Amino acid sequence: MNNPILEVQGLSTTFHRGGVTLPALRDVSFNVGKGEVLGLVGESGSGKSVTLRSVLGLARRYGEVTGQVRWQGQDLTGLSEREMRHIRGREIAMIFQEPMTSLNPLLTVGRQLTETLKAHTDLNRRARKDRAIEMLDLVGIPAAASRLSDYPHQFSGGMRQRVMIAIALAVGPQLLLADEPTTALDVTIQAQILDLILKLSQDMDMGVILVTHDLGVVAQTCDRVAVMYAGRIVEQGAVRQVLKGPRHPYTVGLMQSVPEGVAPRTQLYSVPGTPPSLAALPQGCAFAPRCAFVSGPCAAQRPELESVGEGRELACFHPVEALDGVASKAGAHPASSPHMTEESAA
Ligand SMILES: Nc1ncnc2c1ncn2[C@@H]1O[C@H](COP(=O)(O)OP(=O)(O)OP(=O)(O)O)[C@@H](O)[C@H]1O
Repeated sequence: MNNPILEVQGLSTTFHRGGVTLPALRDVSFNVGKGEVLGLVGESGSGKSVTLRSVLGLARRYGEVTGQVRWQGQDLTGLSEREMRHIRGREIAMIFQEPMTSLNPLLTVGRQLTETLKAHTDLNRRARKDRAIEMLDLVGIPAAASRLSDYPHQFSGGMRQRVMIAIALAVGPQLLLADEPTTALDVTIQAQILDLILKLSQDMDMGVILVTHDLGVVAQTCDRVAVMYAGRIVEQGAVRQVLKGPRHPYTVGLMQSVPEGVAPRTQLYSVPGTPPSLAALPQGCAFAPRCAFVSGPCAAQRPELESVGEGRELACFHPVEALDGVASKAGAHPASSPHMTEESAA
């Protein structure tokens, strides 16, 4: 990647709750380039949201954050809250699964847009109003000018999501952190919102980190993907390569859990077991207790994330070789058989 705008190096975030230490992020490193869309995938609790919140300097309010977050060459971890506020919103924006997390139910959307513009730009009142209409128009709100005086509850779920995107992008951030922005929406609206994010990313040359559970979304939307497990990145690389030939047994498992294309009466693979508790992580590879390839070193030693060429990185002592991606679903992988569950089509 040429000149990454965001460089995250050795990011670790630990929470302390009731005398228990919870290492939610452990040594996470990745980059995002200008105009690039990075997908962050992994099971629930793997640390995707904490990664975004740590990058934005929000996690340090209630956790201990170490490592480097370099934004356009500047290390953000040393900045004061005031300095971070300047970057948040103006240079790096974040959107959430539930728009009401960031929309104020008591203010009209026009007011929320113009207030954001007032806080982060030098535009005068007239120009702020024009820009507000332009943004609502850009995200596909019909009759944008007439909707400025509406409150969030007067919009449908999908339209509220668009309003939130309009506000997040109004000041032209260079990076958008999107935390499952479409999970709560129905499939058609989901596709429209993702298309919109992708188009805006291209038009504005804006980097995006997209958190999602959905590998289909990654395939359609992202340039690169980072797969997270128990607070670490276990595999990352170009989407085409990772999804065509996943090499970490966990990535293979995630891909084989995708039901799409599985014919009736075939066996549907699911990743066996459950993720470990953060309070009691195994000493070696956190995936070892669920992994069909596990051997001596896996339990004793943590595999580090290392380059395996072509911009790919992997943290595994037993990388899967030459799996032909989704086509190999159910059965092609020798290690998958013991963990298959019978999906009987009656
Ligand atoms: N403020 C907090 N205090 C204690 N633990 C926390 C806190 N925030 C997150 N965690 C824990 O950190 C881990 C990672 O959480 P995170 O929300 O990043 O997961 P996720 O991958 O985004 O999951 P999901 O897909 O369900 O949103 C979880 O075990 C979560 O319980």
